[in-house]
Amino acid sequence: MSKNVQDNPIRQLVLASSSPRRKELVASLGLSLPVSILSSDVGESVPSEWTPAHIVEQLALRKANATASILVERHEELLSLVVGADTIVVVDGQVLGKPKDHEDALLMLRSLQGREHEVYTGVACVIAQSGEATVAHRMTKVYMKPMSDEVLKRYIATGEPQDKAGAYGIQGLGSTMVEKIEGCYFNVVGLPVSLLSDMLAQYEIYVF
Ligand SMILES: Cc1cn([C@H]2C[C@H](O)[C@@H](COP(=O)(O)OP(=O)(O)OP(=O)(O)O)O2)c(=O)[nH]c1=O
Repeated sequence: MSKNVQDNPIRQLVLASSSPRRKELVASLGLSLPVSILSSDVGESVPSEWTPAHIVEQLALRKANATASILVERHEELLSLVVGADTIVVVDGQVLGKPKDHEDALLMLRSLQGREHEVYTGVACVIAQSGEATVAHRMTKVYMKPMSDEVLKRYIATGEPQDKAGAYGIQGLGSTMVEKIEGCYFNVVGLPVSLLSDMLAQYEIYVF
């Protein structure tokens, strides 16, 4: 994360995300500048040799850049800072995104139960006007209880896994499957607020 001081103060934060969790977490910071949401569809395919840290940073950047481009097209880029994020689950070096269907969710949860895995979230801040960007990530270790297929299928039937990386939500019923974590809890939920607040401070946006 590099220091990035610009002449014009940021007057608007634009969250490049359709994730309700990210929206709630940004709202919970109670920032004094206006926050709006503008997500855009970006391709999430990446070269197989990329590390998990690089994947989440680059996808976060892709999301933020795509939204910044929309702002520029609309001539709304002035004094706007765009924030994008991306979360993946990694187990034995295998990257898990969101499950395609129930079967995929079961395969993911089977691979996670009874052991630890890593959750990576990348965060990108892009000044819409200039395209200048700052990216960073956090990693959290999550230890899951051993669980039978029967239990995992009941969890999948709740519908909670479908829009979440690794097919679980630590903030929901998935909390009952987690033994312990090491690192930032909000990183697992999809937005490491302590990292984000440090990044925002570089643009002279302070949480308090
Ligand atoms: C592991 C885990 C992931 N997740 C979520 C966070 C992310 O929303 C999602 C990972 O998918 P992402 O592709 O990171 O994000 P998204 O598609 O939901 O939203 P957007 O790209 O528009 O910002 O998984 C949880 O909510 N709880 C968890 O415990």
